[in-house]
Amino acid sequence: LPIYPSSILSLFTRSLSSSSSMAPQEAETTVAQKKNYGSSSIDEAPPRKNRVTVVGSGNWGSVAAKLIASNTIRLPSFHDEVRMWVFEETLPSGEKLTDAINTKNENVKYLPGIKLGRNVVADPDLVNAVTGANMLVFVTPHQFMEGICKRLVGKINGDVEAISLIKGMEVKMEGPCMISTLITEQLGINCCVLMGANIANEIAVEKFSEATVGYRENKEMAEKWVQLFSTSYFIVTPVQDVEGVELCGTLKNVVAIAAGFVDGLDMGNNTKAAIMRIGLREMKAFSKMLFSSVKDSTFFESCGVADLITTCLGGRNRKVAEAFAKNGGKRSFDELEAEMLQGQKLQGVSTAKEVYEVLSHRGWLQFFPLFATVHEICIGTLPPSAIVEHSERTPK
Ligand SMILES: NC(=O)c1ccc[n+]([C@@H]2O[C@H](COP(=O)([O-])OP(=O)(O)OC[C@H]3O[C@@H](n4cnc5c(N)ncnc54)[C@H](O)[C@@H]3O)[C@@H](O)[C@H]2O)c1
Ligand SMILES: O=P(O)(O)OC[C@H](O)CO
Repeated sequence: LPIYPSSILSLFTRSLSSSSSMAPQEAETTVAQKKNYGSSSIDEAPPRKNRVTVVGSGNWGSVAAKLIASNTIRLPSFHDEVRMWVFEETLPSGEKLTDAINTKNENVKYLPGIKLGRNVVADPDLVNAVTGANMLVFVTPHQFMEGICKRLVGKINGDVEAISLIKGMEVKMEGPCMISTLITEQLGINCCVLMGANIANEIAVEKFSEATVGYRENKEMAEKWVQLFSTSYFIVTPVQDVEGVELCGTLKNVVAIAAGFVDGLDMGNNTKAAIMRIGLREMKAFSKMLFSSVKDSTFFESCGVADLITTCLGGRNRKVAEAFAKNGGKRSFDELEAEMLQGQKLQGVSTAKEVYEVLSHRGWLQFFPLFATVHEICIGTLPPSAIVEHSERTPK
């Protein structure tokens, strides 16, 4: 039989799910069957059900809540309800965003037109939203996480498990601090990460994609996260390399800014491919220089090369950087972000600054010309055209 284009992904999905220890969504089983506890004996205490809270409700945060809610409703080990913490704001209509989400079952500002699932409950009170949850999904722009963690100190039990979907890092006096580490250090809880080639608006309409869960030691917990996120159109693979996965997700945003400059200057596909290749090489070198445990194979997972490709083709960092270059660097990223993204936040510009701080502090600037050049263009020290003039000087 001929293989039709539409068959390709389903074949791929089947082969992936059969080789993985965790099957994606079992579509033919009804929710009622899934939620049936009738088979357990009367003297056995029913296992404690997991309660999930999503901390964040932006573009990706809302899609994450939708994915999770589609699974908690069918999996017996989870409470149906998924709480979603909302950084409250008032819409132009005068309505509170939280009320609009709960009334319309839709994040009208950050993910309009997509139903989240009736079991998603928006809550503007951060502490209330996390109370009682034993699985926390952190998904906010990275610059807000330090403040969020501070508000949660002392409010979370040590047996709570967390996962971070946040692409970014903090730079402290002691050096770089990944967001998963920030969560672990501030809240005293374990934290896995989920990263991948995941443009939120595409996953919102259930287009096939993949993601990577990075974990430290607890494979069982990683499998629980995989189960919580996996659907027939969202294939999640666990990898024992939390730093590698998180650094891929973080650093690709800097390369995306470079790709946007190339697009803004109409330099063409070959140049963009060259920038992506140099960027990938710097991502790998930087990750390994920071953490010798980072595995080469991680760069071939969805969180690595696949995310780099999607972000350099269709991400928000790329888009705003393109506009920046088209304007000859005369309009600031802040101004363009506010105008073009309507409240959504870029991660690449601040990450480039954070990476630059690490590079200068450690004396590594000469090894990372692309990363350094992106930051210098963002702050106006160099023109956008410097992206090729300077980045090509990467030492071998
Ligand atoms: N959007 C995507 O396609 C996508 C995909 C994968 C990963 N990510 C990553 O997920 C993370 C979250 O991205 P997103 O797309 O959900 O967010 P977003 O870009 O839509 O950002 C807007 C969110 O930030 C919140 N916010 C604004 N000011 C705040 C404040 N002071 N304190 C706390 N929150 C505030 C807003 O309420 C809103 O929920 C980022 O690290 C991003 O890189 C995004
Ligand atoms: O839109 P961006 O540039 O924030 O990228 C979105 C995702 O990280 C792509 O996986």
